[in-house]
Amino acid sequence: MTDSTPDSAAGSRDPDALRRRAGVRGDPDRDQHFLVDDRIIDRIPGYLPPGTDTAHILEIGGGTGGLTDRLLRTGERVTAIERDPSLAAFLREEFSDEVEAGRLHVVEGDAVEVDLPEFSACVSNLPYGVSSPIAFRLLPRSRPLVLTFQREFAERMAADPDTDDYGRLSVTAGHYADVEIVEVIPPSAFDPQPEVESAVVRVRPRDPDYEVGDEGFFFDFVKALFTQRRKTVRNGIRNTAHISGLSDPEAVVDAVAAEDEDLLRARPGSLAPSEFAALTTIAADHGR
Ligand SMILES: C[S@@+](CC[C@H](N)C(=O)[O-])C[C@H]1O[C@@H](n2cnc3c(N)ncnc32)[C@H](O)[C@@H]1O
Repeated sequence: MTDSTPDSAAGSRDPDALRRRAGVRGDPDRDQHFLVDDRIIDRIPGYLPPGTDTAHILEIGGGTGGLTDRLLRTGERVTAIERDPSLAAFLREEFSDEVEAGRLHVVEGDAVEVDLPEFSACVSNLPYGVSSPIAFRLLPRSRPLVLTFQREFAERMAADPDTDDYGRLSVTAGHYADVEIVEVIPPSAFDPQPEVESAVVRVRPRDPDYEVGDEGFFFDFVKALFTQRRKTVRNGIRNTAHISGLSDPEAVVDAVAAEDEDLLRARPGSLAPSEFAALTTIAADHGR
């Protein structure tokens, strides 16, 4: 196999050849860890939920294009956002046929800041330093997502109540979607290798099975209570008004006591999202 004929029998581009052609080593300080295990790259688009609309797939952090190549085989159109100008230029050149055909659009910019296009699904091996802000830009769009994160972040995102990993991230991500880990990736699948394991997460959007009037307040209230995760909800409400924005936390404690004393004795780590929602409704009615 030479650099000018880098394709596998199946026709997909070889990630090592892509990296050689791009002429980059990957800089961990710029969140550059390129996936070099073809079997994993081949599998990733297949984690999209069955029936996903693949008319326009968004990829954040195109890098040297290994995943971009597979996404172009999966979807009709791909937009790849890449912050590194030399990689954005490489992607445009490497995939010039697809760019010319209007199937690939490369956006050079910071995915935390650039306007995101309308997309039907997103598949990305995310830059880990900005996983959280990017995930919370994508989640409200209500589209299927297949995202690779640091494993620890993925576990916190997908965690259930009463587990060590359950927290603010689990409740806020779970507000938008069902989140599950579909594959753990070892550091050896990347070059340069990250220090920790990674995990691929499948996100299926759906409406929550509870109602919260004011989403912003719901998120602030959940954040506030998890800053006191070892305290009871009663003490959490009292101690975190500066975070939740409650003007009368004592009135909220009284109102919750009148409805469900058990909720006040619980710790945040054992409350289901629907219980946070119930607390939020009472708090909004009595303490703001
Ligand atoms: C973990 S690498 C993944 C590269 C490629 N998709 C792969 O799977 O091999 C993340 C990529 O995101 C780019 N990147 C880092 N920060 C970014 C940001 N804020 N916005 C857009 N791209 C970013 C890096 O230059 C790098 O190419």
